[in-house]
Amino acid sequence: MNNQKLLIIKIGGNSIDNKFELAQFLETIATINTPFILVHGGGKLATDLAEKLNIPQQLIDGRRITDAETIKIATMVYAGYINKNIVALLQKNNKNSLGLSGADANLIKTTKRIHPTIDYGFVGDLNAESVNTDFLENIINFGLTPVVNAITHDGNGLLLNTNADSIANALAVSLSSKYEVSLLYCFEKKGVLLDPSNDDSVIKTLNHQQYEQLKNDGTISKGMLPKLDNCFNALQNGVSAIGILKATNLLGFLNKTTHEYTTIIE
Ligand SMILES: Nc1ncnc2c1ncn2[C@@H]1O[C@H](COP(=O)(O)OP(=O)(O)O)[C@@H](O)[C@H]1O
Ligand SMILES: CC(=O)N[C@@H](CCC(=O)OP(=O)(O)O)C(=O)O
Repeated sequence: MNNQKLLIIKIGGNSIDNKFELAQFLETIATINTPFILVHGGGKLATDLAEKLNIPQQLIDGRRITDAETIKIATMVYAGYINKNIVALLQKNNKNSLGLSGADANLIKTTKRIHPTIDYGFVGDLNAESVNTDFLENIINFGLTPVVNAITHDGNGLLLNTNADSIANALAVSLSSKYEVSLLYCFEKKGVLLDPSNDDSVIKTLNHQQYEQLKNDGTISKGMLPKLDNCFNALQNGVSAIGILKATNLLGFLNKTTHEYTTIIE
């Protein structure tokens, strides 16, 4: 590992769906001097669009069952509209950026998920060799900011939908061999909450034992489960620092003027 810093910043689907929050967030990150990679999903828009098209959606523990129609919608939404909209807004803020799916430049190769009881459909699982880190390093050295979406490929022509939190984790872990990486999960709440209905009940530091306890008693559920599984995995695999925070608090977090966020510890 060299000691050049790199931020992997993941923006959540509910924040993306809020036009003003997204614009403010992108204006903020455009001012960051440390190199960063932005990762996004867009699950909310994909669900809304699929339901308008009468394609019912099912998520199990925050992971989408992706049938043949849904992978088309996911690709159009994540690799199409959302990715290009984010890149255009970053350009507006003078941050030259490059939108990428996992198929572009063979950036992220995954394996179609095989599960003993659930057919997840066109969902891709990451592994240690998934990420083309040399390409990302070259782009960063070229002065471009990569904007990576949730669509990956299997190397045999199949597009696969991959949880964007897991992509952020895989990028963070694999790039830890080249950089000192911080992984930041930005979403619409102030952090991991002790009472999910109270946005001010932020848990300041969360360790694995507390996580297991809060998962078992139902305090932590839904999309927060893959997010935290990825956080603990990242921590055990070379990522230097991990934060979960409100997208609109990112500047305060980086300037250390906000203390309302969750730090993941062992
Ligand atoms: N204890 C908790 N603290 C915060 N959020 C929680 C908690 N338990 C469940 N959640 C849910 O997890 C969601 C975040 O997961 P997800 O929607 O996948 O995030 P993202 O917007 O980053 O994709 C929150 O919007 C919230 O509904
Ligand atoms: C397999 C799987 O669950 N893929 C996710 C990818 C998008 C995503 O992760 O979006 P958010 O960050 O907005 O949750 C999905 O389709 O919802």
